Amino acid sequence: MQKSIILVGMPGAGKSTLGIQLAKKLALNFVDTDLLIQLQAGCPLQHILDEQGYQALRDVEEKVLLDNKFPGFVVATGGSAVYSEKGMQHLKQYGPVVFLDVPLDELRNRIDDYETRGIAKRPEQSFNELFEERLSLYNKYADITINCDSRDQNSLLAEIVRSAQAGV
Ligand SMILES: Nc1ncnc2c1ncn2[C@@H]1O[C@H](COP(=O)(O)OP(=O)(O)O)[C@@H](O)[C@H]1O
Ligand SMILES: O=C(O)C1=C[C@@H](OP(=O)(O)O)[C@@H](O)[C@H](O)C1
Ligand SMILES: [Mg+2]
Repeated sequence: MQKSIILVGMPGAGKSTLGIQLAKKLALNFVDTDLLIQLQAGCPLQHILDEQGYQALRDVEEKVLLDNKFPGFVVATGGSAVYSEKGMQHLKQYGPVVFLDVPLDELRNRIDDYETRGIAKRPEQSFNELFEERLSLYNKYADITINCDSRDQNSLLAEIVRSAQAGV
């Protein structure tokens, strides 16, 4: 089976942006699981949140992760994929999980659509609290952690390729 690379991290970490570049570099297929969720639900992510709440979004995300096969892909997951133990174990069989570790301040700079971006969080939960809660989950599933602090995209891509190929 052709190996894959699974990207995890906070919203704004660069999973979607770097994922497609990585796929081009490694001649792999690319999938953004957010798009699979939207196709499955027939509406944008924020719509699911507004109509049914954050748990419904996490549920459809788990279903999409489990219903699909990902051989030979760079997979850009959504930031909430790590809430599904089963989903993450399913993804892990295809290749290393790479955590894009971006500092909180940098994430804040990148995200200006916090309220409409479709983040699967409890309504009262602040972005800081979400960051704290998520960090342990990303670390739990990560085979490789990329420190993305003040790094340009080319050097990040090179490090991901190097680490994934070394099987670290
Ligand atoms: N390495 C990076 N350096 C600076 N900005 C970045 C980097 N990676 C992504 N971005 C920017 O951050 C925003 C969120 O990126 P995105 O790929 O959608 O993140 P994710 O899929 O992890 O939520 C985009 O505007 C993107 O251009
Ligand atoms: O972190 C989150 O709770 C989410 C992030 C979104 O993806 P990005 O991480 O690509 O922004 C999206 O998948 C999902 O609806 C929820
Ligand atoms: Mg994304």
